[in-house]
Amino acid sequence: MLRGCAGLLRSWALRGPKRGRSFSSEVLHVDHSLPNPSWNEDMRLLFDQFMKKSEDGSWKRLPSYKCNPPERIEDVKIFFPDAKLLKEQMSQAQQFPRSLGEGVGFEYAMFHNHVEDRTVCIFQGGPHLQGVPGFLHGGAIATMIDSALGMCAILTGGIAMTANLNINFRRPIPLCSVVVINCQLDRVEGRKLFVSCNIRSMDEKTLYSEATSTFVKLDPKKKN
Ligand SMILES: CCCCCCCCCCCCCCCC(=O)SCCNC(=O)CCNC(=O)[C@H](O)C(C)(C)COP(=O)(O)OP(=O)(O)OC[C@H]1O[C@@H](n2cnc3c(N)ncnc32)[C@H](O)[C@@H]1OP(=O)(O)O
Repeated sequence: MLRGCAGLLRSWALRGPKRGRSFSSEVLHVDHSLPNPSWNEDMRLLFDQFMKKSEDGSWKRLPSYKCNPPERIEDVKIFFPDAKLLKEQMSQAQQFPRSLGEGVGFEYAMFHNHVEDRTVCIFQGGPHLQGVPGFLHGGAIATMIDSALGMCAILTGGIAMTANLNINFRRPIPLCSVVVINCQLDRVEGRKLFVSCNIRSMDEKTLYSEATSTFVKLDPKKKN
């Protein structure tokens, strides 16, 4: 069952949702993990490097959308039958890291290596993510870490949620700079997926943050 879910999620994550029928769903299904004018030179350079690595199929770029397609919402209902997934609310719901305007918030693209169970996220944190003046807010960093580790866990194990997340913030990340989040699946124990990551500068010389996390695969029998 969970393997099946992992397969479905993987195909959705790698190919994207079925094309929307209306104009508004077309807009919501714009793939935001492609370069846009707000991306700086470093971000484009890294993106091109990973696209090159993807040519032999070892790495795959993960498309990224503001909204989950209806089939994902149906998947979630299996685990949360009582959740208020009302049509009205869901039409306004957006993935948190994609909810800010172009260039001011989270600009990122993720690539996944299925053989090595690794996910890399290239991330440019915009001016609306400021914490201490000139630097990224710790909560914004945690958001990107959770998102990148989440993709790493979910693409390997199927639908799972963050149960635990430990972050060491080693150096402040300058606002509007580009960093690389390197995630890997460390081990699987039953329903638990242990993942970890580090955030480094483009030249890999600066270690900004390290994190470990446990994701727990949802159990459809539990009906949360
Ligand atoms: C829904 C997905 C849609 C997919 C669509 C795709 C969209 C693409 C998304 C991209 C990526 C997004 C990534 C963001 C991901 C979030 O942000 S998730 C939001 C934050 N997390 C939450 O809200 C989770 C809240 N917690 C819970 O719901 C429940 O505690 C959990 C995590 C589901 C676990 O509950 P449970 O299934 O009842 O687990 P339980 O039977 O108690 O324990 C199972 C095992 O896990 C261990 N465990 C449980 N809790 C913990 C803990 N806190 N620490 C360590 N171990 C623990 C237990 O000890 C146990 O171990 P064993 O005894 O088997 O050795």
